[in-house]
Amino acid sequence: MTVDALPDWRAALPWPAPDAHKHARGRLGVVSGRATQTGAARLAARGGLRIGAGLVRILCPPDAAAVIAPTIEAIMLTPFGSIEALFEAAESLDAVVIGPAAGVNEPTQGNLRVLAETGAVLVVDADGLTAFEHRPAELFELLDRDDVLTPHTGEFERLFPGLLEAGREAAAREAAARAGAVVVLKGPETVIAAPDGRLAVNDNGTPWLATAGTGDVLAGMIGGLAAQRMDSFEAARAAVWMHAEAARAFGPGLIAEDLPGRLPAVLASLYAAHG
Ligand SMILES: NC(=O)C1=CN([C@@H]2O[C@H](COP(=O)(O)OP(=O)(O)OC[C@H]3O[C@@H](n4cnc5c(N)ncnc54)[C@H](O)[C@@H]3O)[C@@H](O)[C@H]2O)[C@@H](O)CC1
Ligand SMILES: Nc1ncnc2c1ncn2[C@@H]1O[C@H](COP(=O)(O)OP(=O)(O)O)[C@@H](O)[C@H]1O
Repeated sequence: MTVDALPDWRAALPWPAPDAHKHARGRLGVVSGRATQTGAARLAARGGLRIGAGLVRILCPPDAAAVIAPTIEAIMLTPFGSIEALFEAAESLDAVVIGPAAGVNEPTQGNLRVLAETGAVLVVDADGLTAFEHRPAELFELLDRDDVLTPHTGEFERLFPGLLEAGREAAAREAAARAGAVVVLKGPETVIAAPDGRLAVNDNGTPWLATAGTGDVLAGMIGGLAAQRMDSFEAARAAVWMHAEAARAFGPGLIAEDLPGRLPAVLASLYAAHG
């Protein structure tokens, strides 16, 4: 990879200042599902930590805590038994990922509503999107312009029925306008659209990413950059590119668990070019 070949969001990447401390580098939360559905949140949390968030905390239903606790080290854990407790745990966070294996149900809707009342940037993925399949307007009214939706094609169709007939770029642009948030339409050529009309198509995708859980890692990476106060559209572009670059470097046999460990090499090449 040469400096000339590096994409133009690189100037906006967050690097730690000399006087950085973990809180200053950004605090990311990831909402976990119930005890039998915790892996997706752990993948997202690890992606967020590797991409540079100074502190990552999994927020989980009480029954999941005993499952998650033995599987994490640097990642922190806060169980919540009510939406009030979730608000309290999330109000000091800079960004929160909600959706990976969260459950397609009313608690996920309620959790999203309360997270929208915090100042955190929201990254809404997977079940956080599907939970609003029949009521997308209710999701959109919760969102700020720096929040990010990360649907795959199936999830996009649930929130924006028929829109893909316009083509993926036009569909993503219209979706971002309707949602009033950044939309990351995932696929072989992921399209990233902002509500102000900015649009980018990622060009380094690889089919090695077509394996369960890679989208969860991506949501965590976007959240990790947003927690470091990178503009959400640029954070999404950067994360999508780095995610694919990490997958390309690994190649055959890739599983989602491998992605976070490949990020340091991708970050190092970008850091070297940063000078
Ligand atoms: N390690 C884990 O714990 C993992 C948990 N996951 C979670 O598992 C739950 C169910 O995931 P599923 O993948 O079954 O749910 P999906 O909503 O992704 O899939 C349900 C249906 O949607 C359609 N679909 C899926 N991906 C599509 C695509 N790219 N393009 C077009 N249509 C598509 C297919 O018809 C599929 O049968 C979610 O909560 C998800 O977050 C997954 O993220 C995988 C990893
Ligand atoms: N054929 C492909 N080429 C390039 N990237 C792909 C391909 N298939 C899937 N991906 C990428 O893999 C990720 C899959 O995410 P997602 O569908 O949400 O999976 P999961 O829910 O299992 O995490 C997305 O980033 C998507 O862009």
